[in-house]
Amino acid sequence: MTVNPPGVHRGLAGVVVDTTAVSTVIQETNSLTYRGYPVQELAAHRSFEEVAYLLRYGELPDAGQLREFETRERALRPLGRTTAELLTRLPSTCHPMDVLRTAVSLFGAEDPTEDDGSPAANRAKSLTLLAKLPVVVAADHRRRRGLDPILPDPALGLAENFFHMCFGAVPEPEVVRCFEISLILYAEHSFNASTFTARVVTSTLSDLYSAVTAAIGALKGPLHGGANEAVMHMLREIGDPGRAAEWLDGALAARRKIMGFGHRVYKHGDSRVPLMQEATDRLVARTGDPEAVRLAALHTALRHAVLDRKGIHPNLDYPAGLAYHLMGFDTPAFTPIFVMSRVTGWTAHITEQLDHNALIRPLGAYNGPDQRPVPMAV
Ligand SMILES: CC(=O)SCCNC(=O)CCNC(=O)[C@H](O)C(C)(C)COP(=O)(O)OP(=O)(O)OC[C@H]1O[C@@H](n2cnc3c(N)ncnc32)[C@H](O)[C@@H]1OP(=O)(O)O
Ligand SMILES: O=C([O-])CC(=O)C(=O)O
Repeated sequence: MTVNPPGVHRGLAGVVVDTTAVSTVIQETNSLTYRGYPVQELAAHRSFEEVAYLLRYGELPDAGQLREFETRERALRPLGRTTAELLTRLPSTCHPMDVLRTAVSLFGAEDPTEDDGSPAANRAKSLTLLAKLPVVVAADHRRRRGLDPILPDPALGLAENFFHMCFGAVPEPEVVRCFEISLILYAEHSFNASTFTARVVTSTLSDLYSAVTAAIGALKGPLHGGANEAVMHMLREIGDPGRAAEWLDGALAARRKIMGFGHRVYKHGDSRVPLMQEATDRLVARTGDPEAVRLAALHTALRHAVLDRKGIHPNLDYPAGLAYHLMGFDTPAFTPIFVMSRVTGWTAHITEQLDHNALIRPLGAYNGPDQRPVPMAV
C-alpha cells in the first residue's frame, strides 16, 4: 500500500473539490442517482435520449420536449464532408479512441461558435456531439472491417440507429434494450477521471470541444474506460472457464490489475453491475450459442475467483465488456461506445463548472533537490 506524505492526497482520493447537482454516488448504499433519480429506475423505464435530456436540463422531458429533442438530435447526425473524409485518412492501425478524439477536435475547428462559452452555445455543441459521435464510431467500426459507412437513419432512435450504422440491421428489441441500458448506466458518474479532466480544461475558460477531447484521452486509459476492452482481452487470454482461478493466481502473483474489477468509490460492489449483469445474462440465454455460453461461464468463474482471492467486486466495465462482445461489436469499439454515452455527463459538468467557475489548480509538495547554484558553463 502506498503511503502519502503528510498533507498530500495522491490521486485526490477522498478529496472533495466542488459541489455538483448532476449525480451522486452514495457509498453507504452503493447507489447512484442522476439529478436525484435512481439510475436503476431510469434504466428500467426511460430511453437513453430521455436520460441525456435529464442530465442536460436537470428535469425529465415531457412528451413535447422529448419529441423536439429527438428531432434535433436526428437532424444533426450527418457528418460534414470534410470531417468524414479526413477521418478516413487516419491510419487504421490507430486506436478507435484516437479517431474519436480527433473527430471532436475537428468538430471544434469546423464550428464558428467554438469560442462562445455561453450556456446556449454549449447546449448546441453538446447536442452536436451526442448526435455525431455514434456516426463516427460506426463508420470507423465498418472501415476496420473493410466496409463503407452506412448513413444514419432519422427514423430510428439513437441506439437502434447505431446498430443500423454498424451492421446494416437493427437486432431484436431485447438486444437494443440491453445496449440502451448500458448507455444509461455509463452516462454519468460524478467526478471520475475523465469528467474531472473536462472540468479542469473548462476551468481555464477553454472551449467545450477542447474539454471533451481531453476527456476522451482520459477515458481511453485501462484504469478508466479502457477497462471494458481490456476485459475481453483478458477473457481471451484465459480462454477456458477451468483456467480462471489458476490464471488469476498467476496474474496476482505478477501484481497485475484484474481488468473490470475494483473501483475508487465503490468498495462493496458497483451499484450498476447487477442490472448490467442481468441484461448480459439475458443476451447469453437468448443466443444459446455454445461459444457465448462458454465465455459467460468463464466470466462468472473469474468473478467468483476474484471475490474469493481478493474480496474485490466487478465494476460496470466487467459485464458491459462481455455484453458488447455478445452484441457483435469489435473489442476496440467498446470504449468509443462508452464515450457516446458519457459525453452527456461530461457536457452537463462543463455547463455546471462554468456556472460557478474557479480555476482548478492544486499544489504539489516539492520533493526534488534543495536549491543549488547553477554550475559555470564548461
Ligand atoms: C468506468 C470505470 O472507470 S470503472 C474502473 C475501471 N478500471 C478497471 O477495471 C481497472 C482495474 N481496477 C483498478 O485498477 C482499480 O480498482 C481502480 C484504478 C479502478 C481503483 O483504484 P484505487 O481506488 O486507486 O484503488 P487501489 O488501486 O488503491 O486498490 C486498493 C487495493 O486493491 C487492489 N486492487 C484494486 N483493484 C484491483 C484490481 N482490479 N486487481 C487487482 N488488485 C486490485 C490494489 O492492488 C490495492 O491493493 P494494495 O492495497 O495491496 O496495494
Ligand atoms: O467513477 C469512476 O471513478 C469511474 C467511472 O467513471 C465510472 O465508474 O463510471
